[in-house]
Amino acid sequence: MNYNFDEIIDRRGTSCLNTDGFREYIFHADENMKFPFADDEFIRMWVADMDFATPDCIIDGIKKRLDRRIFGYTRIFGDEYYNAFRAWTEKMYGWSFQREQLYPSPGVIPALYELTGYICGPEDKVLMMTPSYAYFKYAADHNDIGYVYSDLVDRNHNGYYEIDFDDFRKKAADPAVKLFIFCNPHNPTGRVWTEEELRKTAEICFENNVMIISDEIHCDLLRSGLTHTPLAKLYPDSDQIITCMAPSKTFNVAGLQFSNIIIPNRKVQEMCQKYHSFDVNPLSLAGAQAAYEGGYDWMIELRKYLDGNFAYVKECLNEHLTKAVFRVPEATYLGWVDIGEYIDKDENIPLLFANKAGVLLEGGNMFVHNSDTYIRLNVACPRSVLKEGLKRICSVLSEEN
Ligand SMILES: Cc1ncc(COP(=O)(O)O)c(C/N=C2\CONC2=O)c1O
Repeated sequence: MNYNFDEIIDRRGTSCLNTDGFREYIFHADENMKFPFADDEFIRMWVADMDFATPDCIIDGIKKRLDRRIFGYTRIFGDEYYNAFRAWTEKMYGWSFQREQLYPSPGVIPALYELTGYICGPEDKVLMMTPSYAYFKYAADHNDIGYVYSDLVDRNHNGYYEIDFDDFRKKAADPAVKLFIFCNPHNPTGRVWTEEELRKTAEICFENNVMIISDEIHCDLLRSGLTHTPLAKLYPDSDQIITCMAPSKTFNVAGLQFSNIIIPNRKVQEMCQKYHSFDVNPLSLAGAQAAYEGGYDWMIELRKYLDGNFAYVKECLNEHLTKAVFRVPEATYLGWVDIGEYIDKDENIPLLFANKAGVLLEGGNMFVHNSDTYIRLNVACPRSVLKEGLKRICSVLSEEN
């Protein structure tokens, strides 16, 4: 079946962060912040949701629940949802988990905030790899505890990031480090960690009694032909690995606020029993179940479309921004580009592109550390929009030099 990923859908008037929240999120400004472009003239390549219609199977699943016409308090009762999600992880990853280990969360970020509080004490620290999705740091901030980062390294400066295991081992050995939030696959570098990298990372944490939250929210959106390995799959008897997955990135339903947290650790389970909210939105539950039961073919077609978008990015930068460093990411729909040869190190990158190109993107110091001269491009948009965004970006950087 063909899905129309080229369709441009008007998101204005839907109160979405992507169109209405950029002033506050990127620029920490209010609605009075002005730009040389009208809001609907911007090409939006920033927040990680997609400008593609959610698959019909999900919409139909939600409509079916709407037809029941009562939306009272709802939790995950019975095994219907568990069976749908477990069938997905078995089909996709050859991995499953016990029913009692599955906890719903309104989002992976709320889960990170909550779990960090359960696992860390006031004198403890959270470890992360940088550049990092900033909300990993915010999970520490939210709990008023410190954080430590280990910079990933792009040894050949070709866009292929690796873990600096000597540095990671040193950071994990800090007695205050009790939790490592692992981004697997990695946002923003796009790495899909190999089994060897996964095992080396996990065993350093095990040796230092560091609990691992493996944030695998991007695990379904790999380049065609690549395979994700859930970290917990490698350690079926370990209770030191909490796994976070969700339909939100895969099927563009982040607004449904529905995520899967798999917790094998008895102590953390007990904390959840005491403090966690198990209530879910009935429409979100219906949508998530429909996604896992019927969304596979759409996801495969989405992967192919994103492959094509990234091929275009590579071709465009090779031709027009020859000094930029970009490698097609192994996962996510987020391109990570070093434009250091075109800008000053202290440039406010998002402001430059908003004012000069009419493009909304994230970059610079928005990724905790190790990201100063980089931009992150969300390419999950119709190709015509991607082409216009890249044309504007290239023209601004060419003019600057
Ligand atoms: C690694 C990672 N974890 C968690 C989340 C959010 O989970 P949620 O609370 O929505 O379930 C994101 C979304 N990443 C975004 C969202 O906008 N820009 C980003 O890079 C993410 O990239």
